[in-house]
Amino acid sequence: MKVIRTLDNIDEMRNLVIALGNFDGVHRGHRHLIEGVVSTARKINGTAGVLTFDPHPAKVLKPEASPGFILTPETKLRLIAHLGVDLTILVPFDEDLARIEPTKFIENILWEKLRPSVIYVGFNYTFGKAAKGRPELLKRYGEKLNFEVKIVPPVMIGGVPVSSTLIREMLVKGDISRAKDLLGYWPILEGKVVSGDQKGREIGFPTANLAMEEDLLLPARGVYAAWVIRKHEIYKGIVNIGYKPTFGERSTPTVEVHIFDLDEDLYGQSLELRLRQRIRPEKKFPGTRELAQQIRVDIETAKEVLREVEWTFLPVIAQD
Ligand SMILES: Cc1cc2nc3c(=O)[nH]c(=O)nc-3n(C[C@H](O)[C@H](O)[C@H](O)COP(=O)(O)O)c2cc1C
Ligand SMILES: Nc1ncnc2c1ncn2[C@@H]1O[C@H](COP(=O)(O)OP(=O)(O)OP(=O)(O)O)[C@@H](O)[C@H]1O
Repeated sequence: MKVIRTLDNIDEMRNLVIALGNFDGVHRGHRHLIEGVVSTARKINGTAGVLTFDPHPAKVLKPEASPGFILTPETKLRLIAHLGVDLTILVPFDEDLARIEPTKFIENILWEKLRPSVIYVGFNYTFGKAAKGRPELLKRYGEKLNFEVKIVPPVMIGGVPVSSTLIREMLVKGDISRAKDLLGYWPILEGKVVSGDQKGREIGFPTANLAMEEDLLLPARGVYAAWVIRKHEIYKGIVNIGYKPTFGERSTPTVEVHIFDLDEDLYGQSLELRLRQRIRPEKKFPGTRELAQQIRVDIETAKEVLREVEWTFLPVIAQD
């Protein structure tokens, strides 16, 4: 998949079919929309495209209320590429762009720069100043300018439309199973291994501490059973997300994983965690011995949870 960060000098594209949106999570609703784009593009021998903004508009418009994202930008692109998209355009988003009137967005950006044949948007897509632009406006312009607009009805799961917002709520609650139903894959946490306080070995359970991108959403504090992907290999492990209150509560949360049956120096390596189930909340224990005892029980629980072979998620793998 080609990724470009500008709308200028885009090569003449034949029959561009393009989806518009943020696509944080590349969840089931997003995938349905993008699959429509890819299959239409194939039918008309055209280019399957995705147009999204970078940074995410929420980060520019309300940085203080920015929600924490489900995926890193790189993983979002990997998942989009996996669907067979030919081209993703990351439009640099700034306050000027946020002020553009919806009609100008259509005329000056979509039409002038891209000349699409077909535009796909979801039922709830909004665009332009104050998010006033709605799919119906696009449709009216399409009739005038001669491009087709497909408005995709919501993909519903459990009686509600799938959305990035709802998935974030589930992750914050630690409801991994529901988040997985909405995403269509077990939630991903990824980062490079950095050094911790070196207490893990002392307790008897060495852990790899992951440096996470700042903007990412952390699921509820607690202990999770997880698959761990490292250099195309899959392991099982147990993850703690939290502040380690037993050792004097830290000011920032950490994500650490004890990988079963692996004893290696992992510093500097990239790990991808696939959270499978939250086992318990993080707690303050009276001391190291009590914590170690609990971790032994947690490991048994995690092994039981991960016993099944099924681990449905998109076949994406950590890149080093
Ligand atoms: C499965 C697991 C469960 C954990 N649960 C807790 C907990 O409930 N409370 C706590 O204070 N720390 C908990 N920890 C974190 C340990 O305190 C931490 O691994 C230890 O301090 C080592 O940290 P370090 O790698 O920075 O040296 C847990 C760690 C693991 C691997
Ligand atoms: N459940 C869904 N079914 C079909 N299309 C969807 C669904 N959810 C979002 N879309 C569409 O996918 C595109 C990208 O969605 P976008 O990321 O902007 O919204 P979202 O997933 O609803 O996130 P948020 O909760 O942050 O609004 C948009 O065109 C949107 O309308």
